[in-house]
Amino acid sequence: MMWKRFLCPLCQRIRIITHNVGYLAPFASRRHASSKSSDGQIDMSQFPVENIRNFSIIAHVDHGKSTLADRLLELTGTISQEASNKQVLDKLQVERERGITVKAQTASMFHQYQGKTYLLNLIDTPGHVDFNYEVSRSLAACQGVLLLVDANQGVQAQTVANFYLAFESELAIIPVINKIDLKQADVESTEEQMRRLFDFKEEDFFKISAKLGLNCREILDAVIQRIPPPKSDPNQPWKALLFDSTYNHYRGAVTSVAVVDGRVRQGDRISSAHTQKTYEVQEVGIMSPDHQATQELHAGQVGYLIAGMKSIQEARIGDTLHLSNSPVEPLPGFKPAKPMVFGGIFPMDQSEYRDLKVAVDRLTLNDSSVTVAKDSSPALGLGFRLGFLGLLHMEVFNQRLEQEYNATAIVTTPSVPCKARLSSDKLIKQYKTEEITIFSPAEFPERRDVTEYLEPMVLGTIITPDVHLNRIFSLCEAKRGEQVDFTYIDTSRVLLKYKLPLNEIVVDFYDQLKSITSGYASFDYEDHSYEPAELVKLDVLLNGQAISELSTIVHKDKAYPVGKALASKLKNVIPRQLYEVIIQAALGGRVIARETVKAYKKNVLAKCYGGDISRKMKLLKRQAEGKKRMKKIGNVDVPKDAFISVLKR
Ligand SMILES: Nc1nc2c(ncn2[C@@H]2O[C@H](COP(=O)(O)OP(=O)(O)OP(=O)(O)O)[C@@H](O)[C@H]2O)c(=O)[nH]1
Repeated sequence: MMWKRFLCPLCQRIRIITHNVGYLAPFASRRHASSKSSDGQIDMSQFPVENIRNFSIIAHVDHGKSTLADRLLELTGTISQEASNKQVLDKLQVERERGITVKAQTASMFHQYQGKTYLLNLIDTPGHVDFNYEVSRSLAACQGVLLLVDANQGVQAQTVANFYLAFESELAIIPVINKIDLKQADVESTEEQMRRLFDFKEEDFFKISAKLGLNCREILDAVIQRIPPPKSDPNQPWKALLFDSTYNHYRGAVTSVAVVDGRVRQGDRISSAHTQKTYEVQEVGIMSPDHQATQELHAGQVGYLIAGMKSIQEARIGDTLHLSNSPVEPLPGFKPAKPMVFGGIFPMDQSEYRDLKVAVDRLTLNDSSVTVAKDSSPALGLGFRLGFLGLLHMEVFNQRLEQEYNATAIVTTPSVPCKARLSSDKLIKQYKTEEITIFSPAEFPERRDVTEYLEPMVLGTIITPDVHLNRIFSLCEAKRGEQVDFTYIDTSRVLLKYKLPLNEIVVDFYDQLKSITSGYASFDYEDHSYEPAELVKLDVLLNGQAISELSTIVHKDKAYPVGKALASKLKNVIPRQLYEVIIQAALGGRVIARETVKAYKKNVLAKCYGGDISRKMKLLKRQAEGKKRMKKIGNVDVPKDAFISVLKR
């Protein structure tokens, strides 16, 4: 094990850390000797409200949030400077594999400024639009943000969206231009764009390289100078906002809390304003960046709290916690997330339904933007209908279910919720309303029973160098878009706004936009209500049997190309089987596309003559494992990933 020494900013003593486990446990008691209570924990009472700053780093995807978070944690001695600590706040396996942040993470650090020690709570947020709910929730625990922009790419669509999130929450915003070390960095025009769009002044800017650590120390001072302390009152009864939760197998919900007023400590009896249930606090502490128990959490501080909450219903994000004997006015909480894409999720085998339910419950505790309702399907049995903020969100959720909860599930073809105005008296009576929302193609009413269908629209923002404009115009037209704004944000970059049907952009619009602009355009969207549209249901049949889980709702003008593409994709994902598989796409009973998967008898032991039984067992085992990832629908084995993959390019 390798050790490293450095000067601790809190106690001004030499501290020792290891490369891979952070602080070395046997030496832990030496840390902050001056600031610790008798049991060796950090004494949180030494940080009055005026010495606390709570802030987030917000930016477009890949502009360097997690890298800057690393530098700030290193500069304050919270983590070591070794390679093992790269992007320490991206803790999930899915984040490391995909190289993106999907979950906001909190880290507390200590910084010396003008002779005083400040407690800085940093929240690193995701950049991708599908995880925007994480950003808006994190901002509720902050008084300021660092708005980071990559000097090579300039202002991008999520920069604009995130700026307005912070601006509307009345937070202090510090503009930071990052990656100034890059040869292609255009610091001047990035600054011009930010000044023009967001009205910053020349003296507001920090120009840094988060990768090299250039000018990063100044940011710590600026956080103290420019971001106000929380508006908290230590003399009021304890009240805290529950802004995040994770599930721990042994301890139940580990909640992230922003303490608004008062103080909480281990053993206190607390209550949830939402459920009225009471609990005894088992542990409180800060994330630095891992859990570090403390004796108390005080007004203005951000930390974690464990109180034996067992389920998602108990640890509701946005809830207000208070001392049981001092009821308080609940905090406003959060606007519920608005799911944009729905997908069914089913166990591979019905005997795994309960396990899947537990896994979905625990993961939704950590990802409260997912909505859950029970669902059932003729082919797949009992399952759930989940609402996601986008397709990437749906894929990440599915991957996390597998990686973190060991739950293998089938996710059906994603769909966006359309509406239908009913004309049939029978249906109006059945639904007890004249306008219904259709969450899955199975619920799609016949044309003769409706006066009109409506589809969800979004207002999309595209920022692009102007050389790509013509190709973007063609793409948006092909996606039935309508341009509503066109503004130059500097001499060569344009901000476009388009009204677009959500159904057209949800699957591959972003990939196409990236590909036609060589990655230079960025895209963000917000909800823009519903508009009438001529929609049809495209059925998919396997060997003559309609498979509702594969059917999809499309605009009538798109039915033929989508049907053809669906059939040919399915041909590529359905493996050859003992008999021929006929794939058909049909519109109102009329077949519009057809493909065939030829029969193929795979005897894995065919070439395995004679003797070696262990080799035979191995081959059979491998074949059985392949089958496990298949679902028999009708008489056809369909790979579990077929439902999402047929929609992708
Ligand atoms: N040259 C250079 N590269 C940087 C700098 N800062 C970050 N990067 C690189 O940019 C890439 C993205 O950095 P991240 O820190 O993961 O970006 P992010 O904003 O956290 O990404 P998301 O969370 O996925 O939105 C990584 O390859 C970093 O090494 C910098 O100052 N200079």
